[in-house]
Amino acid sequence: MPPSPVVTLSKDDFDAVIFDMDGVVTRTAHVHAAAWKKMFDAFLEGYAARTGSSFKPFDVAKEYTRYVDGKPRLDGVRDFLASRGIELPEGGPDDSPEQDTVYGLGERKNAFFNVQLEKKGAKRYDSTVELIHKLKKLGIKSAIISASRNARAVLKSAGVSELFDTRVDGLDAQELGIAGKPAPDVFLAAAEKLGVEPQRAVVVEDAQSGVEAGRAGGFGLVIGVDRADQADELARFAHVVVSDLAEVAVDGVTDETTTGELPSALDHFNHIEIRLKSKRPAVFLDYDGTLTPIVERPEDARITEEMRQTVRDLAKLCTVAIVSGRDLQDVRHLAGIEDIYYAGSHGFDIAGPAGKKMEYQSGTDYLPDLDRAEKELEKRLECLDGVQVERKKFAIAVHFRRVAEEKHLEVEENVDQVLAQVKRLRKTGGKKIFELRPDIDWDKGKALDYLLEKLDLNKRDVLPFYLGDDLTDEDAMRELKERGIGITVRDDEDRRTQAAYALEDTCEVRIFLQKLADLLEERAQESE
Ligand SMILES: O=P(O)(O)OC[C@H]1O[C@H](O[C@H]2O[C@H](CO)[C@@H](O)[C@H](O)[C@H]2O)[C@H](O)[C@@H](O)[C@@H]1O
Repeated sequence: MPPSPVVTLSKDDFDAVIFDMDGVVTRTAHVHAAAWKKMFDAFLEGYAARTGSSFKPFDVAKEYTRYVDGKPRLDGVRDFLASRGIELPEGGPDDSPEQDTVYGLGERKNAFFNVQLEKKGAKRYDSTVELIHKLKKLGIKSAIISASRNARAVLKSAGVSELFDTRVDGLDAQELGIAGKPAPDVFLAAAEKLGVEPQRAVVVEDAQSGVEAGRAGGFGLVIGVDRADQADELARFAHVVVSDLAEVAVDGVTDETTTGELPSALDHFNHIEIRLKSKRPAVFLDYDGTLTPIVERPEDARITEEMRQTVRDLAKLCTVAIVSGRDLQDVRHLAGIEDIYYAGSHGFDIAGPAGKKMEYQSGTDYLPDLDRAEKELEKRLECLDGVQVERKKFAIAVHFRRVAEEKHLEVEENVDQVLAQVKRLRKTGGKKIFELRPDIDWDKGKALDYLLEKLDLNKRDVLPFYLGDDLTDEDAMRELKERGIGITVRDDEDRRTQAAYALEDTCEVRIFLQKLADLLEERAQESE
């Protein structure tokens, strides 16, 4: 469930939102903090030895947020040194990182930061990216600002360079000769570049100096994002403080997008690669419409040898499971891939490699209801041309793909009547299909969650993927919204989805899986 909104942005009130970068859009605050600490500690230790004073290390929790965070690099050096009563020569832009001058210490911090950025890569806050997409839908512009002169490299590393209408970073500020935060100049420069009045713009900031700058600039709304347990300090200047931008709603835009609007998982594979940088994937695959094209008759949905081999290759490199609406035995037989996990009957029936049964949400109590419904459906629907009743262990599918269009309603009425007779089942839909399954709160999403737990994959260093094409796959996409990547396989119908990316067809699914396998293979070779 998304958190309840703390604030709602509306087109009536605002024309633009200006986002600070570090800590709001990108997760680099900790990389900066670590680089500052490494630099200051080395300097302070040497300074203590030279002056005979005692060495007191840089306190990230207190001193980073108070003196350094959000400010231009040199101001950070100056303000911190002043807080300790240390005076250093100013130096100049040509100073080397080894020199104990304000410029030299700034260069040293920068060198540490770049090493870390190269090593770890910047990450982005998905909730912020989602908010920007929602603002775009409403025609509200966005800008990114940063005091950092490395901002362009950070944005690129996090895969968000193209997201904003404009940018004012440390290099721009230098060129424009404008002051850093807490002066409002960078925000005002961004508003001017966007062509909006400050009163009609929102500032989003996680640094104390940043909310102060937003307020000083006369911006219509200043949102403080509390990432460092400093809500009270931020609230001194911010109109509102949130803990994450998932708490900011956009008037008239829901959380869901449609399948047609989604970016391609292949075109954006570099973004996915970035998210996988320090994680390993676990891949969950739907069968019909994802691994095989949709065909007239369910029994003809055969996986190609090429697809089978790709899934096998991937399964050698990471955990792979097929999560299907089909009967467990049926989907295992059709897929014909050993050594992977299978969840059949929409997750009611789960088995590990070599058919090893796993615990699952039991539908066994409902078997008599399903038997009864099956008989009733067969009896009622036998005269309707083209209907196919497919019994799975824990569900019954009524296919009407081959039924004349004008008879579809009659099929549904019969299914509804059977449902009325056998009360402990519920009806769900899919592609030219009605299904009856046990009326239990269990679906592909719950099965996915269960598998993640059971296989010890519910961890920070695991990035789960779910690929599916149908409505029933949306339960799994929803489950991964905050902790993984949902990829929908498009068809002719544009419908709402919880997925983050799309693929056009099963051919693209195979290419995507192959790319993933290649990436993992490369990584494995690199680490040898
Ligand atoms: O979760 P899935 O693996 O995608 O299974 C969903 C249903 O797939 C099958 O039906 C669908 O595919 C058939 C073959 O392409 C097609 O003829 C039918 O119209 C589709 O609905 C399967 O037969 C069902 O049991 C699954 O529930």
